[in-house]
Amino acid sequence: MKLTVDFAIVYQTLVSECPKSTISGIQFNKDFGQHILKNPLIIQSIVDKGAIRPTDTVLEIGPGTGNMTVKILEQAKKVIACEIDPSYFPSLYYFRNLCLQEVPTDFDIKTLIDTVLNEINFADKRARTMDLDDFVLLLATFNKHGIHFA
Ligand SMILES: C[S@@+](CC[C@H](N)C(=O)[O-])C[C@H]1O[C@@H](n2cnc3c(N)ncnc32)[C@H](O)[C@@H]1O
Repeated sequence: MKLTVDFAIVYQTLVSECPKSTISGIQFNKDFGQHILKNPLIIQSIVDKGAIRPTDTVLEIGPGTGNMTVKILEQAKKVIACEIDPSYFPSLYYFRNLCLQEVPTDFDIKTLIDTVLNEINFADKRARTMDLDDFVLLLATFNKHGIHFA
């Protein structure tokens, strides 16, 4: 079963906060371990070692300017890249055409699941089986809170 969390109710688009003029002059922040791979052959060899399949969704931590992200995208179905430093967002958006979404710093999956279970009074229930009505109610409540199962 696949679980996806929909940030639609809590994220905001960052595009308006990413003027194109801020692309140039990025300073490397050593606190975030920043350096950028420039040699395309090295980038390609790293990506190839991942043996990515066309059906894969890849989680990339720290895309920086997105130079590796676009290479991963050539092989994967989808890339979800998490970048902590906003100074890279303009590059990711304007140069790489990537869609930006903000994950709220206070996002907490455990609290969200507790909220769902408490809302329908399932928090204290323990069962090996569940009747169809309860199952549909549970799924619908997860969906309402932006958590989807497929
Ligand atoms: C060494 S750079 C690699 C950049 C790019 N992937 C490349 O190969 O050229 C590390 C990247 O990870 C980001 N980073 C560091 N800590 C992070 C964190 N906790 N979450 C997300 N990104 C992070 C940095 O801002 C930086 O963009």
